[in-house]
Order: sequence, then C-alpha cells, then structure tokens
Amino acid sequence: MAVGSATTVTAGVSFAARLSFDRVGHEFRPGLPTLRDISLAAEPGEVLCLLGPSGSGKTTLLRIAAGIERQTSGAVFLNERKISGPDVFLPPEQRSVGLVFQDYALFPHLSILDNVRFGLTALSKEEARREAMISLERVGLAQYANAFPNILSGGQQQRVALARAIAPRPAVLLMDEPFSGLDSRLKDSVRADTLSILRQSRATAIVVTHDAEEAMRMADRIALLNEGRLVQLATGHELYNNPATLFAAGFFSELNVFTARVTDGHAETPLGRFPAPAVTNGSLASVAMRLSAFDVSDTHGEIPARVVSRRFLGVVELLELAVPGVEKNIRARVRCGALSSHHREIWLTVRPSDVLVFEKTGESA
Ligand SMILES: Nc1ncnc2c1ncn2[C@@H]1O[C@H](COP(=O)(O)OP(=O)(O)OP(=O)(O)O)[C@@H](O)[C@H]1O
Repeated sequence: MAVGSATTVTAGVSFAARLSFDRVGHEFRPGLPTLRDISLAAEPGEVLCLLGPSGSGKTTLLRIAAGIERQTSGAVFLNERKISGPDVFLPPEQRSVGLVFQDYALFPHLSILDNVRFGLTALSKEEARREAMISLERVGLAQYANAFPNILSGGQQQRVALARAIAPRPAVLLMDEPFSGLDSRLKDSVRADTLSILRQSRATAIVVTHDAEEAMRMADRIALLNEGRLVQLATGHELYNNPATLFAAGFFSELNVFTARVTDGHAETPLGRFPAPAVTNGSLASVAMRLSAFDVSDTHGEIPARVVSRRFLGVVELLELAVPGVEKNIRARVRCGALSSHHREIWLTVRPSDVLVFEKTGESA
C-alpha cells in the first residue's frame, strides 16, 4: 500500500456518528421529484455507498446530507440531532461533515499544508498546523507539506483532498465519485489506501459511485437508487445473490432476460423451467440468466446451440449463441478452453443458481 511507505499515525480519530435520512424527498422543479421518500442510515464507522445510474439522485442526496442543498420534505439526523427538516437547517460548517469531491478542489496557490489547514479555522495557527500534519502523515504525504499541489499525481492530490476532509475529525465523511478522475490502474490502489485511512480514522463515510464493482470493493453496505427511489439497502453479497428487483440484478451482472408465464409455481422458458415462488400463477415473470449461468460442451448438455461469435477475454471468453426456438441470441461467459476452437455446434446446460425470477413489471434490467 502506498501509504505504508511513509510514517502513518493513529492519533486524530473521529467520533463516528450515525447519519440518517428520514423520508427525504426533493424536487428541483415542482412536480418533478429527484428523490422520493428516502429513508436510510449510515451507521457509526460504516462505509455506505450510494450506488445508481446517472440521474438517480445520488449526488443530490449527498448534497442534502452536507447542507449544500435543502430537501423539499423529510429530515436528516446526525445521531439523535435533527440537522435539517422543515423547522431546522444547519449550514455545512455546523454539521461535522467532511467533503471530498471528484475534482479534489485543491487551491493551486496554497502549499499542501495550507490546503489541509484550510478547514481548521477554529484552532490556533500552531494547533491547526499540527493537526494538518497529523492528517498528511495519515495519508502518507507529510514529506510534501511545503510543496504545491501541481507537483503531485492525481492519486496524491486525491489523498490531499482526503487529508483536508479528515483534518477537522468530522463525524461523517461525504465523498462524491472520489476516484472517477483517476486512471483505472491508479484507481485500485488509491481506493484501497482510502479505505484503509477511513478504517483507521473510524469516521462514518458515505461514498457516491455509479460503479457496482467499486461499491462492492468499498462498502459495508450499498444503497441502490433508481429514479430517486431506494431500490435496496444491503451488503454487496446480498445485493448480488438476492437482488430485490430485475433492475438491481441487472446493475450487478449482465443478464439474458426472458418473459415467461408462471404455471404451477414455475416459469416456463425455452431454456428450461425454473421455480418462481414469488410470482402468482398465471402472471408473467422476467427470468434473468447471468452470463455465467451456462455450462458449455462440445459433446454433451441439455440444449443444442450454435456459436455465432466468440470473443477472447483472457481467463474467460464471451460467446454469442443461437438456440433453436429462442428469438434473441444468448450471451454466455465461459472459461477459456471449455470449448474446442473449431466446434460451432455445441451443447448448453443452464446452472439454476445463476437464474433469477421476478414478477414482470414495466422496469428493465
Ligand atoms: N441544480 C439542479 N437543478 C435542476 N435539476 C437538477 C439539479 N441538480 C440535479 N438535477 C437533476 O436531478 C436529477 C438527479 O441528479 P443527481 O446529480 O443527484 O444524480 P446522480 O445520481 O448523482 O447522477 P450522476 O451520476 O450523473 O451525477 C437529475 O435528473 C438531474 O438532472
């Protein structure tokens, strides 16, 4: 870990708080809700990711927590204290929250130390310097205290932004797409470093991301949003294995989706019959098969298929398969070497554990 290369400290621990949203709704324009009835809480010391597609309301919810935006209805609490609601609104500086944005927002004309010291206005000059140095040591950048931000890499600048946010020992850290400005190789290490710093400082953190894998790597729990609604709040494991809706399933893995009628508690598809315990008999179901749901073989299996295309991805290959009686081609992700290279007529077997069945609604995956 990059931080380990410099001295790290264990002082400067925050008192983690619980931040909760109680039935928060928001409209930028009357009649066009951006957030609808959101109730959820980040527990003390927890890393909670707000995950969802573009426009789902993640940033707006974070800005409401920060006090940069005021919700139209509902309330926000820090522990038992209401920090915003119809009758109360604390400004950001009175909320004990630290903010980290994707563009870091460092001041180019201030030294790195002064950038970190910036938010410590309540302290004497000497105390502020000491606290800022503790914070810089924690992110492994104390040796750059007197330099200016322009000499740092993107990842280092992100760590300065983190140092600045944790210097006042906030009860809650709010981070909006904090790694999106970094290239993909740097992203992994900066994310791992950040997570370790969050754990050491024991602050509660709410992190906005649109990337399901990033959320799974970082979060204790994930709040999945869509169109301003909370779809599901759960661990990454739970969201992947037991998604509440087809949308949630599709956010965590690519799917082949079939529409099927349910009879005798089972959905009948061209690729087999699958249990549909949560769908009423006679109703339509969406049967979602992950790309990993297929075993393939040159010689045996349950369903004949023809290989339409193959794309080599290293450990796995991506297949597009035509199956007699199935209108759309099926996409499958299989281990490289599972098929011989020349066979076009193959056999498929569907693994039921990678098949998810939902009541059919208007939503898509
Ligand atoms: N200041 C604003 N005025 C009007 N509409 C806004 C404003 N800010 C956001 N919106 C709208 O609110 C909705 C939610 O935006 P928000 O930025 O919270 O979503 P998001 O999930 O964070 O998306 P992204 O990942 O693209 O940042 C969008 O439809 C957006 O256009």
